[in-house]
Amino acid sequence: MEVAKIAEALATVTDPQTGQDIITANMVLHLKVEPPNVSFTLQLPKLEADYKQQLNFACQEAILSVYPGAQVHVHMQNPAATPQAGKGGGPQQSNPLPHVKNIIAVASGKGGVGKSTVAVNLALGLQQLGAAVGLLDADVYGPSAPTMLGLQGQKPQVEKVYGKPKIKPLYAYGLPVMSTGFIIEPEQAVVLRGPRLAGIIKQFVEETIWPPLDYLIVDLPPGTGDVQLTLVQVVSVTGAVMVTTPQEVALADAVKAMNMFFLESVNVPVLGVVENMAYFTPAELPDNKYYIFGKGGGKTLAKKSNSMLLGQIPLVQSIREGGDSGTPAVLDKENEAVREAWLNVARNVARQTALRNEMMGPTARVEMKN
Ligand SMILES: Nc1ncnc2c1ncn2[C@@H]1O[C@H](COP(=O)(O)OP(=O)(O)OP(=O)(O)O)[C@@H](O)[C@H]1O
Repeated sequence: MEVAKIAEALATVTDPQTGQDIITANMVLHLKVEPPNVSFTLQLPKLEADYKQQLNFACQEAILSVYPGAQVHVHMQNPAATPQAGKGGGPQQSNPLPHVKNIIAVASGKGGVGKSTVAVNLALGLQQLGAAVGLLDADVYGPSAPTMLGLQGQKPQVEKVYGKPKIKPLYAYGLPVMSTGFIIEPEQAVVLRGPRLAGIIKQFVEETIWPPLDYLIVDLPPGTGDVQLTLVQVVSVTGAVMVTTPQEVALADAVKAMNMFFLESVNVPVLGVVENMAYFTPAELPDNKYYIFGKGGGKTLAKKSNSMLLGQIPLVQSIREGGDSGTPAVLDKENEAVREAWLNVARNVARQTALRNEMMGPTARVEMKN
């Protein structure tokens, strides 16, 4: 019996959660071959009976196809259910996205401040810095990612993995994207009641075949509501990025939205604030800054949340045009100043996330109440 042959056989087994084979996903540990016995530990993101059974069966079948006389012993283990998972993870909480290192929620107090623009440019900015990034547009009432990324009218495919339907994300500029806009019309979303909406968001998070990611950026609807509450129940949100415009009115709403993350039961750290439309710069006078909406909103919000101002983004025509045409401004090499403003935000988010992870354990998911 050869270890390499057994590993090769196990590489044909796909994890239904990620769509990746279990060898590439580093799920197989302590592989031991003492003929006729083959034993190993399989690290699983969850310990649900049918999921365990499917994988156990697939592993047995794969090994028996090369060594029909083998006695296969699979020990299943969930790393998130061990104490090493960190103080926040808690011993009982399983992690539905173990291959996603950081989940960053992008939030705002009210609509129209540029939250989706920030989510899209932040995702692509982090990708430009070399990270593996995905985007989940959970703004059910006004999904913008399809238009901003040139994916409008496209539908993600559903693929059966071990008999269970899974959604394949669409790709734009190498970025895996899922948007509620691919599946439901905003008019339909408005009439959805809490539990149904929660079910949809849960499905989007758990049943999408996300590849291994450093960051999953989640574009939330404005304000506080069922989508926000569902997200913090379904996954461990690493941190929130608040988006505001400089004026006072936007600020009051932003504080309300931010306070939801600070609730003792939710407890998601705020990584910082992006001040969008901070100043106006005419295309013909790129060095001039006009503070038409006032000044300082971003800084004030950052102070209130004990976090930092992650960046100030100017109000410029090219950002809107980029959003409308499906070519986000962070990719526009013709407009270096704007591109650099977005990359600066991405750098600061990466830095604040790393700092947060150094100082704190994973955020505990909010327990669902029946
Ligand atoms: N800095 C900017 N300069 C110019 N236009 C911008 C800027 N930021 C956003 N916009 C434009 O403003 C409009 C609203 O932006 P966006 O959809 O990102 O806001 P939002 O906060 O996500 O709104 P909602 O939650 O209601 O969808 C879009 O047309 C977008 O292109």
